[in-house]
Amino acid sequence: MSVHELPLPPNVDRDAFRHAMARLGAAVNIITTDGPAGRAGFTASAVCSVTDTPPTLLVCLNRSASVWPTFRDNGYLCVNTLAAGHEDLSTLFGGKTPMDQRFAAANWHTLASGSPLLEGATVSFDCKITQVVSVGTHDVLMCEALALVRNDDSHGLAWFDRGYHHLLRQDAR
Ligand SMILES: NC(=O)C1=CN([C@@H]2O[C@H](COP(=O)(O)OP(=O)(O)OC[C@H]3O[C@@H](n4cnc5c(N)ncnc54)[C@H](O)[C@@H]3O)[C@@H](O)[C@H]2O)C=CC1
Ligand SMILES: Cc1cc2nc3c(=O)[nH]c(=O)nc-3n(C[C@H](O)[C@H](O)[C@H](O)COP(=O)(O)O)c2cc1C
Repeated sequence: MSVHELPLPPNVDRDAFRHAMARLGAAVNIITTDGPAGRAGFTASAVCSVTDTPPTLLVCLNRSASVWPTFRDNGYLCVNTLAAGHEDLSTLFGGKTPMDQRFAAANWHTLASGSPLLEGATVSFDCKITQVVSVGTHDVLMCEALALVRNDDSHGLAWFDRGYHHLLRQDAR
């Protein structure tokens, strides 16, 4: 089928959209926060770079998630990009597990914002939320990076076709 023959919206329903989105491989991240509103963390694949000036990422957070008010009220967060081997941790932060149990499963450090930084993440971005845009069910959080921690030894982890996949670094092949 050529691109010109593709059916036009509104033929795309929620399930068809999700089924299609499952084809977009993405990094898996644990987004954390700690502050006056408390400590919270959740798994997110909807994360990407927005601009390098000022250094900004976006994170999409469902407003129905239990963690949403905590992130909104603290105003700071850390994007911890997961490494190969973090599959169980990702699932734990993927919903329904009490917050203490989620955090007990790994080692954490703290940088400027106070948000928990995951030991062993491939990279962590300690951020301030600078803007929030509501789109449908989600809030798009614009996050300015205040500090970075890179881990140059670990392999990457991707979420693709509803499963985890390891991404080997070039020099390990
Ligand atoms: N952006 C989001 O909010 C995402 C949420 N999830 C959560 O994890 C569950 C399992 O996901 P999958 O195993 O990948 O199967 P799935 O069939 O539920 O989702 C397939 C893909 O659709 C997108 N997606 C899923 N739920 C979405 C939502 N509420 N809003 C926007 N995009 C969404 C994501 O790209 C996801 O990988 C989902 O049902 C959802 O609860 C997963 C990925 C992204
Ligand atoms: C692989 C994966 C990716 C996810 N990506 C997102 C995301 O980008 N945005 C989001 O709001 N929720 C995402 N979720 C779901 C949240 O992690 C989940 O809703 C969150 O842990 C809050 O759950 P709770 O309401 O039970 O506390 C994802 C879950 C998994 C397993």
